[in-house]
Amino acid sequence: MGSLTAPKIAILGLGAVGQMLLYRLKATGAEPLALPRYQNSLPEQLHFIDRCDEGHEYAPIAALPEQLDALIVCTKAHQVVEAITPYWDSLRPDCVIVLCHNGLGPHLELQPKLAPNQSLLLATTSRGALRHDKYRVEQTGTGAQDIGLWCGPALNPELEAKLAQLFEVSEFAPNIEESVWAKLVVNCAINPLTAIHNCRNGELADTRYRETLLSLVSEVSQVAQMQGFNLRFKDCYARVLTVIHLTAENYSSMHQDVHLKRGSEIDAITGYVCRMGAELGVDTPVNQEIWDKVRRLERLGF
Ligand SMILES: NC(=O)C1=CN([C@@H]2O[C@H](COP(=O)(O)OP(=O)(O)OC[C@H]3O[C@@H](n4cnc5c(N)ncnc54)[C@H](OP(=O)(O)O)[C@@H]3O)[C@@H](O)[C@H]2O)C=CC1
Ligand SMILES: CC(C)(CO)C(=O)C(=O)O
Repeated sequence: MGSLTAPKIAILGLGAVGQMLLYRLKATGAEPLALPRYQNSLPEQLHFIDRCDEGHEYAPIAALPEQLDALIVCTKAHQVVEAITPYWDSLRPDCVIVLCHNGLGPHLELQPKLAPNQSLLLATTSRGALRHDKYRVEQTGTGAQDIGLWCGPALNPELEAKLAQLFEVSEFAPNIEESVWAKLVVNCAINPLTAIHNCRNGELADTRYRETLLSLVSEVSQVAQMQGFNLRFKDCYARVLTVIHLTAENYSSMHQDVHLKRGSEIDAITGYVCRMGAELGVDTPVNQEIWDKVRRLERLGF
């Protein structure tokens, strides 16, 4: 990347989060570059509604994969590999890949495919984004965001600064995998229970869910600690209760996915923790039971 040219960053996966980030790219003065799902499938106009209820119309620009310095993938976890595959051979071998989804797993699938000097970053967002229409997205909530290097060489300072600006963080997270696990604990506790009990997040504050929540959080924090992440049970449980309280009126993304009969991210959330637990010798019986229940729900519906 020449130091006189601004980094070229594109979004793949133009859903709720992808469109929110694409608008943010534009707001930071960068080109709103996107990779289309199918050839010539980018819309002429996108509509973004910000936190002040103000609407913004803008035109996305089709990116040329071979010119990109960074590609941010904003699909659901189980869609990442399929989405990036058609572009993989056209990307430059030093094009930075940023995965921005709930759950974990695709990073391990992509790692062996990376070129020797290619960096893989993870990012999280807790900002709510709602898709009113295919190309009309509203930012519905504020929340923490994080981005950091997971593997590969450090980024050049200009690109790192631009990505930090895009995710509105002062600097890259020093241990992004730990930050992702902190979010994973919350998703393991809230998402499947709201899908199984067909309820809003806030209902989980009822005492009848306490024991299950405690068990879920305890198992996930043990798997996290076994990997050396500093995620104490007490802090994790407190974070889960805070999110239940702050997002009381929300239907979780998993509730919506199961309800609308779309594939949910259960395999990348609860499933990932159970698989890691099995590898590390940590029992996760309650998460395993919950994983089975959600998979059954996906097949049979409510
Ligand atoms: N929405 C939110 O408030 C939040 C979401 N998240 C997480 O962010 C991630 C993205 O969520 P969200 O934006 O809501 O999900 P969406 O389903 O709205 O967006 C996913 C996008 O990926 C596209 N896509 C799927 N497969 C492919 C493919 N093969 N090639 C190209 N594009 C593809 C979909 O296309 P199409 O439009 O054609 O279906 C869709 O536009 C998830 O992990 C979610 O859990 C995290 C925090 C908040
Ligand atoms: C934080 C929470 C649980 C908010 O609903 C979420 O991330 C989701 O629904 O996926």
